Amino acid sequence: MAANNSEPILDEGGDGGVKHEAEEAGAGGTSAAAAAATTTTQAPATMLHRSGSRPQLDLSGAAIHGNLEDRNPTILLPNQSDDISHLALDIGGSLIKLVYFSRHAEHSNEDKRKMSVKRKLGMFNGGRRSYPILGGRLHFVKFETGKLNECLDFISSKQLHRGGVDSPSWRSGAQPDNIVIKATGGGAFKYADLFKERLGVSLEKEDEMDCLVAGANFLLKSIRHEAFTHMDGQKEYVQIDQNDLFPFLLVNVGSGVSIIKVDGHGKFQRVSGTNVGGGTYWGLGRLMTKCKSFDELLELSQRGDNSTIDMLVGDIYGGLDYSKIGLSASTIASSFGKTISDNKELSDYRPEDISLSLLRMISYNIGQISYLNALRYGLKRIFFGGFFIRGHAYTMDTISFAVHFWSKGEAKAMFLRHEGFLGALGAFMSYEKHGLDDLRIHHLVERFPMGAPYVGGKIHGPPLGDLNEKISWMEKFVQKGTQITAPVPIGFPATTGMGGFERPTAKGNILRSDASAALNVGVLHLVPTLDVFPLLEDPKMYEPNTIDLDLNEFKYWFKVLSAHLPDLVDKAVASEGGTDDAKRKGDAFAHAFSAHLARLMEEPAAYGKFGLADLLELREECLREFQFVDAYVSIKQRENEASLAVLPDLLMELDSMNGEARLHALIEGVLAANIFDWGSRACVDLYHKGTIIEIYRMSRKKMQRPWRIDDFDLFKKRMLADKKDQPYKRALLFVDNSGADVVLGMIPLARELLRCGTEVVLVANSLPALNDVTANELPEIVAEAAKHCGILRKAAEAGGLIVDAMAGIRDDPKDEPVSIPLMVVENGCGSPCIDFRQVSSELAAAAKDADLLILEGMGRALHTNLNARFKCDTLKLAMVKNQRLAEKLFNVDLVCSSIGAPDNRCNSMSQFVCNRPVGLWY
Ligand SMILES: CC(C)(COP(=O)(O)O)[C@@H](O)C(=O)NCCC(=O)O
Ligand SMILES: [Mn+2]
Repeated sequence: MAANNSEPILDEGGDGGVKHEAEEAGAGGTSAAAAAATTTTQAPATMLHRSGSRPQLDLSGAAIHGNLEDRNPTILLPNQSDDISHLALDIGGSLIKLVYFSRHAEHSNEDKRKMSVKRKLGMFNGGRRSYPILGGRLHFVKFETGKLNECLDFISSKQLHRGGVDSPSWRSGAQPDNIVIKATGGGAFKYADLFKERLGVSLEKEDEMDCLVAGANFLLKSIRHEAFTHMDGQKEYVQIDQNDLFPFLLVNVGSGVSIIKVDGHGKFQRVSGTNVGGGTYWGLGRLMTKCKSFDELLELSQRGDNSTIDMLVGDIYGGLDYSKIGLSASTIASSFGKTISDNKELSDYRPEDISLSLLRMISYNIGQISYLNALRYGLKRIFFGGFFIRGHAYTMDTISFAVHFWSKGEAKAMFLRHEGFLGALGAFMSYEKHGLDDLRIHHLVERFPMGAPYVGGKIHGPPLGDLNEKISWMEKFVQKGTQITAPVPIGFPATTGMGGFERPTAKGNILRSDASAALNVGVLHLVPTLDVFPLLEDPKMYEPNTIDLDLNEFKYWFKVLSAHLPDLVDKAVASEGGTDDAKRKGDAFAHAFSAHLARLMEEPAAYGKFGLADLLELREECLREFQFVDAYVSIKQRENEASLAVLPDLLMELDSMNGEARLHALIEGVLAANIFDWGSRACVDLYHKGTIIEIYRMSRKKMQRPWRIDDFDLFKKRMLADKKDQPYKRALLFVDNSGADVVLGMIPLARELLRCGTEVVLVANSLPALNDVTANELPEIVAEAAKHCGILRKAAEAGGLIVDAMAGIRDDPKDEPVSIPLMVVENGCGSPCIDFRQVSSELAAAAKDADLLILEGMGRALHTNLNARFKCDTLKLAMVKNQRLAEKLFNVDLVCSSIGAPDNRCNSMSQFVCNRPVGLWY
């Protein structure tokens, strides 16, 4: 689908392959801007400066905001205008790249709840300014340089040059007179006057090479799986060890090529270059094929066969390989060599073949020169960027082949997802004290907003404002019938002519067109409150997803999620009162989410390394984007009430058992109650066949051991071995679904642990996801449950939970309990799964003294974390309610209607990973 720039196009979303009308100045030795001197601007004397380039702290009128007793209260600076200049530009010959920052909205209620938990955990340190960086979002946007006015309109309508429409300076109506914006690229010189005239801002020029390197360093340091290899059409994302990043070679392929040896932050040297680059391909290509644009030329190459033009080894050796020196018959012996003997005119050759020959000649040459430079400095890693690459499969494959071939597999060519934004990011980094330097991988979450699949590979047009505008854009889009279409298979040339491999192949043996193979770049959310879970055994080796979401796997999930969509939309619309407006939003959500699915079906790697956890989270994020706060709210309430009503009977039954029988019944109960999962088709079908309690009872009956993975005996040993001592000091219980799952499953288990003297931390989602219970909902549920149980009541009162639930969040930090037997903390997620590389700081703090983890539910214990190893004992409990997973993990077929066990082994699992040698424990 081609981007329609006459339509308003979203202000968020991605990048990837882009349409270029003309060449763009790279840093490749061709750009005068590369030598630009940096200028500094004098700021007015009333301001305190951290950087000469932007106005800094204006302390006039400062006042403490919030609780005066806080150790680090937030200080409000009403006249502070340091929100401005969170924008940087890279203005090239064909494209303008923008990187801008927008703040997260603040939720004061939620902050209060968090403060209360932080106090309990002894980690309270005040408001947001205690973090080195502000939470917010980094947006990546492109415009054609030829449509500079659109770009200026975009900046102006969003007031980006003044910190955005939500910034204090904009709201106060103040007119800062010395706004300075960092910019790099030739256009920073060429268009400086226009920026001054239209926006009243001065462009401060930053050196292109500095920016490129700073941008690349930031990406490689802070973004997980930013780099990828591309061999034989297969992308493979690479995790670079941050401690082993330098030195590397950065090859920027613009009009010309710059080869830069990077030794550290701000430490680099341009060691070489070549004048045969993107400009050469486009220039020669234009002369020889009459193509009107770079992309048209590139597109032609997709259908080319270079063996009609290039002289191959086989042409010289009568169809044979020259195997003695490792050259296959299809290796290019001489680019364009065949044309010398053919007695033909230019017009006798197919433009497609010419384009491919040119592309191969230039890409191969760049790969080879880069490798020689890597060899010269003993470097193994070469990162390629610049406008010439733009996610084009043939280009990347050819460069990779050259590097691989000449280095005999020793050196690796790698490409960067954000490669189009290196310069703009670098310019953004050049603002001092923006805080980006302090960011670590776990602080960044990339999200793909609704526009990503539509404009993800395209250039952005004018911005969209509020949700209504987004929806009307979506409606217009759908009306036009311009649905995302599946990629059209494209024929590949008979030979690549490069030797080593005959045909570069992409997924499905097809090298995709530029647009569909291009990678989408999302919005980077900077969340300084996220932490790595401290109990991960080896964070570097940790991979949350249990099964790779490859094309086959994705096809399965595509069907499952598409089938689930109508029901989800109904629930979402009902949760917002079923109004016409809600219906409209529901419709738009369905289209947006379907578009994401279609995009990923087209190119599973389009959003980077994407696992099932990301896919399930994408659905939740998409709902939130259309303002569906909690689609399952009424179902959750109904099920909570029904379950709380039968809880006293269950507790009585449990109390009548001996310790061993009770523990068995408790674990069985958790597994049985995990059936209440509104994300599973099979379960939802079941709900029409009985009441909650009937289903719960039926489920319990089917729970007989042995379970699919059954480590119960080991867990029992741990729990019952020494009745005098507490078996565990602190247990973190990662709860899953609302209703029976938490009330009849996890709360009774928590109660048992409390009975043993174990501190219990209930860990729940920060944001709703399907029918999962959230950290905000849990105190009230626990308080209700505590009405029927002394153990729970005592613990909940001591932990302040009952106070929290009944009287709102406590503000008074003084009467803090010394030991907190029962707490609720949020996990930092809004997904049915959990990625332990990025959890809330409260959870990380609560984990410090924990020696038992209990993960419950498919999302947290099966789809993710089944193979995760932790530093302490871990119990993973889940009912397997998903056909695919049952097949993949246990090689069994689920009889979905009964969630039964066709071969008499129950489809539940209780995995106990014990991290202390048994001998030492006793
Ligand atoms: C989304 C879920 C992981 C939630 O499961 P839970 O963690 O609640 O046990 C699960 O419902 C699921 O895998 N659903 C896939 C759709 C289906 O099986 O129909
Ligand atoms: Mn769930």
